[in-house]
Amino acid sequence: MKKSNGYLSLLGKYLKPQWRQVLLLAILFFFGIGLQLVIPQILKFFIDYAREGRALETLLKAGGLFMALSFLQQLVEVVVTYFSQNIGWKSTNALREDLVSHCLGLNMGFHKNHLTGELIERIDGDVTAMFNFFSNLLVELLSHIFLMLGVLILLYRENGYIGLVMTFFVVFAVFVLKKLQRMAVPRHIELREKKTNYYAFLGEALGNIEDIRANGGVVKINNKLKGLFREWVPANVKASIASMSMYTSKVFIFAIGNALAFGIGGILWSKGIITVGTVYLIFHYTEMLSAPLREIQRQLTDLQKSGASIERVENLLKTQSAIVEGMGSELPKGALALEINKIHFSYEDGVVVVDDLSLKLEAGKVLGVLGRTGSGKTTLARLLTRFYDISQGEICISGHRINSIPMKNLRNQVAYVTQEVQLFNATVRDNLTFFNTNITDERIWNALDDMGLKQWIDSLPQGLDTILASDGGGLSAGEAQLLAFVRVFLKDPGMVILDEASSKLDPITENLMEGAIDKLLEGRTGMIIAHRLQTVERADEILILEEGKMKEYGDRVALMEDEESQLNKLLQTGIKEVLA
Ligand SMILES: Nc1ncnc2c1ncn2[C@@H]1O[C@H](COP(=O)(O)OP(=O)(O)OP(=O)(O)O)[C@@H](O)[C@H]1O
Repeated sequence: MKKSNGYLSLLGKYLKPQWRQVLLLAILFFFGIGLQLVIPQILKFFIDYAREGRALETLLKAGGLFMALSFLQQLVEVVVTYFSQNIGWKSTNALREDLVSHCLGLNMGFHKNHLTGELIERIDGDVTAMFNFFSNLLVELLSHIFLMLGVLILLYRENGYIGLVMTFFVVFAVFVLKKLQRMAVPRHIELREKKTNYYAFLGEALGNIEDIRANGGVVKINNKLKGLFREWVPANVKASIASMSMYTSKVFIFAIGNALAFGIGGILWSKGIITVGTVYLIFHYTEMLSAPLREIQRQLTDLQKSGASIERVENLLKTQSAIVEGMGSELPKGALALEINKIHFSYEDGVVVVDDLSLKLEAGKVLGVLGRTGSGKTTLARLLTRFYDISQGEICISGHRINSIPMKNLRNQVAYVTQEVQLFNATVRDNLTFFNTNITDERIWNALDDMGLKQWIDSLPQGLDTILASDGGGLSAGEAQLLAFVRVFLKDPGMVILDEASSKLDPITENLMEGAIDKLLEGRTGMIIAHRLQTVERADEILILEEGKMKEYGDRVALMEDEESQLNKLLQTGIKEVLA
């Protein structure tokens, strides 16, 4: 009951916007059924009239009507296909869109625990498996039940005895088909699971191809894929055998139906109880019974098969982000002050990554963050953008507690440029605007000009139209960051967090970077995870982290002048040697 409520609410949600088309589809379905029931009656009339040697004109009229209605029936089928495809595509695409935005909104912890390939299977594979469910399942199921009842009623009308026999036949067929379905469906569900596992792992492997090759993992990955494929093959064989047995059993059952129709029709005709036309009618209607029986069974099988997909999709939609939406007021425009008060954070229970950290940064100031690898610098950046929530303490931005700020506003006002910028396999323009077509080229060029990057973009083969590969395609990590700076600049946030590329920059990129960072930080608060001396020198304050704890924190100039300071020692040893 609970399950079917879930199915119905899903159907309701995605079919409601198209209710006119659904209604039209239902009307067409029932009209089609009416035609299917009427057409054999014309043939019966035709046969009996012909045998009785009645007027040719009447027979011609009956023949003409038969042809016209048969043509109309085919036409209705075409229109029904058009509408059901339309409804199916529209609803599944809307569901895909919802799933994508839902997944993108889920916290990083969720994404860490779910393979990309698995999510793709959910968003595409499972939703595709639900196509029939949305396109016409309910309407088709109901209309075929009505068709079956209609045929039985008409058979009773012709002869009570034949009606009764055929009713028993239908009950027997439903019983057998149900048994077969119970046997076949679990095999199909198992097959889908094996497929999902295979594609989930394949997606992961293709996504990490560089690391896999660099670490000599190709053979191991291939072996794992072969293992998954080996599980897939027997599942496929079992599902195919089940489908085949269902098919042959159905042919056998319907042969029994035909034999019954012929047998009873023949007996009744030889006793003079019914006409030849009626024998034809009985045979034709019995043939017609097989179609709704087959269709009802196909739809129920499909429902059962897509049931697993529906449940998985429902569960995904029900998954709540561990990061709760902020319900307070939005951040003001302009540079934002930052206050961190005794914060703690762990990715996993018991492993403290940020430990009792406090600091204060005035609006418009720049904080340089230093620390060895694994000291918690990136984690701090993630906490300031709420990719994760702190477990204790308080982070306030411009006086607002971070978890009270509406998420969209926070992400717009606090921009984060990661060390490894993700680029799309798209034009430079789309990479800069995140496919937002409302941002004009003029605005982009102005931003590029402001940041001193106009010439650089001009020097790319097709300027803004240059297609980039998703792995950066020829751009260095530093150049990819330059693009990310423009993305941020176009957003105009009040605080910029920058995790500098740790790889060595060539002098030209380094120059461009310096100019662009200057422009980016103008009138904004900055936090830069520093890997270069120039960056340290542009900071007003310095925070040195060690194993998630504050090792040193204070005014940069004062720390540089203090010979005993960590910063001083660090700079003497050489920032690259210590922090790279
Ligand atoms: N998603 C994660 N899940 C679990 N542990 C993580 C995760 N990300 C980082 N860590 C762990 O948290 C600690 C701090 O990592 P973090 O990336 O913040 O350090 P970092 O100072 O930025 O290092 P780097 O300079 O190498 O980027 C490390 O021990 C790291 O292994």
